[in-house]
Amino acid sequence: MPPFEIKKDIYWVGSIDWNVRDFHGYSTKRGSTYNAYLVLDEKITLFDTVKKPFTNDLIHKLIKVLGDIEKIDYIVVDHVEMDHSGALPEIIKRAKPEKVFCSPMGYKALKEHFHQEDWPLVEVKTGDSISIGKRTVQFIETRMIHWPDSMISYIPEEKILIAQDAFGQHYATSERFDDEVKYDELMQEAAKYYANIVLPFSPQVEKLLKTVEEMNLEIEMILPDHGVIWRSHIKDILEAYKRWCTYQARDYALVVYATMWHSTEKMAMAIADGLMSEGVSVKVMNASIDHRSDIMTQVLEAKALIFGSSTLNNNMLPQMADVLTYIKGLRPRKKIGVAFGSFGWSGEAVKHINKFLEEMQAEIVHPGYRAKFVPTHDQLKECVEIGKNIAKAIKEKLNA
Ligand SMILES: Cc1cc2nc3c(=O)[nH]c(=O)nc-3n(C[C@H](O)[C@H](O)[C@H](O)COP(=O)(O)O)c2cc1C
Repeated sequence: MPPFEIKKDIYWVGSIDWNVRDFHGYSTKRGSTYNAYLVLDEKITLFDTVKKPFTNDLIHKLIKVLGDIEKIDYIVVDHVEMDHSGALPEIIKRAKPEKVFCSPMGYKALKEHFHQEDWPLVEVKTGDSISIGKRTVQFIETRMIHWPDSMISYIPEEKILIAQDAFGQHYATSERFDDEVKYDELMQEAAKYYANIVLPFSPQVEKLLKTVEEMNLEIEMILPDHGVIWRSHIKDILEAYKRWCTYQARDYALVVYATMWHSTEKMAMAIADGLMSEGVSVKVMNASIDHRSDIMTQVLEAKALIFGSSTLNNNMLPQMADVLTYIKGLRPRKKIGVAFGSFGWSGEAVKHINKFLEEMQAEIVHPGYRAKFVPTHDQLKECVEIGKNIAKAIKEKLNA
């Protein structure tokens, strides 16, 4: 795709990665984009770059807009992660910029990644701004959203917020704006991105949203580093972020299980039946089939997490341990939790799952249900009852 003029003299010069399917363990079924933005002003300024294999693509786009890459005066590094900085060494070599702006943590991280002592790095902090001619760039550090170095850049004259990874989506499309793609698909990818990347930093997101509100920033466009640009659905994505960062849930339960001979699966289905019979929506996922990042997307707005595994060698099944390790690291909060599983003789899986639920600070509303080998009719009836009781707890505690 050629460079794309977003607004007069402001270009998207990023790359579309149609083929990426695994982004450090996140299943990017719809590919991704690495967005870089070029602003033509007295000081020609490039915001972020692209992943290293796309360096030539960026160079071609810059040449197309500028004729000569050396015309770039400033580079702003909003986020040091390699998908946005991989092309930086080559661009700095060719552009010979006067200054490369980054946060104080970015200053350290750039050195720790590229080990270059002669780059013209300039640290900027929250509240600092620079003039690039007719336009100003204001910086706001966004530490741990989602890296220590992360910051966002605001151009008041254009009412544009360059948001690095915040509000991003792993979503490869030929379209560049939110109103040009399918709304449901877009919000699904934005939710998946939040669940899998941003969720652990929800307290910081809450603070940032408050700061942005207090600063009364007028925002006509949000330019993230992945996916499409927000211009028509800004209110929707801000409201979604507000919901997600405060762990608001829906009356909906997620059952995730792992099984060898289908006993735990039978229990999972019976618990789901109990939930459904009380009018609560349920999603049942199998840890051997569903990707951990898709499971995580369902965790985001679930009020109850119901995890099941049979016991294998005194532990839960490894595919369940994988999923739970991943979920725990993303720090979901304010959930109801229940563990269950079949076993043969010692039955430790439920105890281990409960430990994960405790670490997620879940409210455990049942001590955990075990059935020896193949569950009997009565045991499955008990599972249905457990499902019904979880449904009642969901209704009681939903966003209480
Ligand atoms: C290789 C293997 C190891 C097992 N290890 C244990 C164990 O350590 N403790 C236990 O209680 N059951 C153990 N079991 C028994 C299973 O937990 C039991 O068969 C259970 O009903 C399987 O449920 P599932 O069909 O949901 O996988 C083991 C089974 C297999 C095949």
